Amino acid sequence: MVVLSQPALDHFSLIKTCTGPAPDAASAVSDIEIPEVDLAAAARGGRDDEVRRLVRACEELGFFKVVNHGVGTEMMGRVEAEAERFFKLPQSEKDTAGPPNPLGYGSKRIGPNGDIGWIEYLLLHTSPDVTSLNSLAAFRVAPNGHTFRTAVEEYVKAVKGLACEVLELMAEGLNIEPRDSLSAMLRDNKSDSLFRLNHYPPSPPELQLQLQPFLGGRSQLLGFGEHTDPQIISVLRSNDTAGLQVCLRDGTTWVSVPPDRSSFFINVGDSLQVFTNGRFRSVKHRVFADPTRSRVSMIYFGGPPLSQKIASMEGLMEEGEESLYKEFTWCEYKKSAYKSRLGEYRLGLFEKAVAGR
Ligand SMILES: C=C1C[C@]23C[C@@]1(O)CC[C@H]2[C@@]12CC[C@H](O)[C@@](C)(C(=O)O1)[C@H]2[C@@H]3C(=O)O
Ligand SMILES: O=C(O)CCC(=O)C(=O)O
Ligand SMILES: [Fe+2]
Repeated sequence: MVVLSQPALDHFSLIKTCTGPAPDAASAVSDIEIPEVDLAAAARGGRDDEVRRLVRACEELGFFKVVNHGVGTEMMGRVEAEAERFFKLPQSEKDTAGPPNPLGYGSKRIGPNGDIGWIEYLLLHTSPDVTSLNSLAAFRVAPNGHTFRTAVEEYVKAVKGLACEVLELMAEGLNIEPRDSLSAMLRDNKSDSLFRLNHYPPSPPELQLQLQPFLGGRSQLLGFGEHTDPQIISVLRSNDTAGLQVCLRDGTTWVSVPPDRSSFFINVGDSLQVFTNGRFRSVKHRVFADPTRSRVSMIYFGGPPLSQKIASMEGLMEEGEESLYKEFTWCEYKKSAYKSRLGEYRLGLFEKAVAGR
């Protein structure tokens, strides 16, 4: 008989939690096409069509794909390659860049409130004011620390530019003046934006076998449980391993997102839902790990400065329309988010009580 040591047992009970929700009739997986916005077409003269497509995608799904974006694929590849080298390091070396507080290296535990996933990650702040990007232990232990750091800095600069371009198209579609009202929050030196590198390792067959009774007929472990992103906008790019799913507005139908390493995927975040008084919806999403291939994803979370008031924007309110949300700052929302579990509907605490709703 094999007797497992206490650390091995702790490890096993931790990953047992990554089996995620059992598939049931109430949560169907559908095959709809992910909406696409073509930035080159928008620049060439098809701007109105692309803006209309983008607004519809944000209203109906809160998620879309951006193609022909002009960000170099080599630059994307460099970050991916260096991240892979970091994640291949021995566990003891990676652990010196953790535990996350919330920044740094983390493994299996997501956030401070007991959420677990089949994942390891690096979470960094992007602001030069917050020294983490420059001094983060990860870059010291990484085999190619300097190259890794430079690649991340270049990439973050490029995706921040992309996020701002997309936010300006949104402002145009919603008739918000000035057009940079949203993007200025990301461009602000005090912008509270994050960059995250996620690695979902393949699950070894012996683990798969042991977990069979807990998988409820599914063959995949839950990498990142369902949640919405609290910021304004998230720009996601992954390698060619599938796993990301987004939820339709009905709240129960999930759609698998075919991976595309040369494109970006945009999530509407909770703060953008509030800025648009609920017209754009922050999208619920989750990730299942592939049993045989590793998934590496990189996400830029564009957030406002901590002191920024998060409230419906004047320009887009119809006459007589009331704000659905109480007034709060990003700092207040962020604090509240970090007290919540991953899957909670965090905006609920900030909604105004309206009769009949
Ligand atoms: C469980 C949690 C992890 C998270 C902070 C939270 O308490 C709730 C929001 C989570 C989330 C989701 C989007 C991003 O990945 C993230 C960095 C963020 O800003 O909010 C994570 C937080 C985290 O992993 O620290
Ligand atoms: O890794 C992914 O594909 C998505 C991860 C995610 O949703 C997050 O980090 O907030
Ligand atoms: Fe997310």
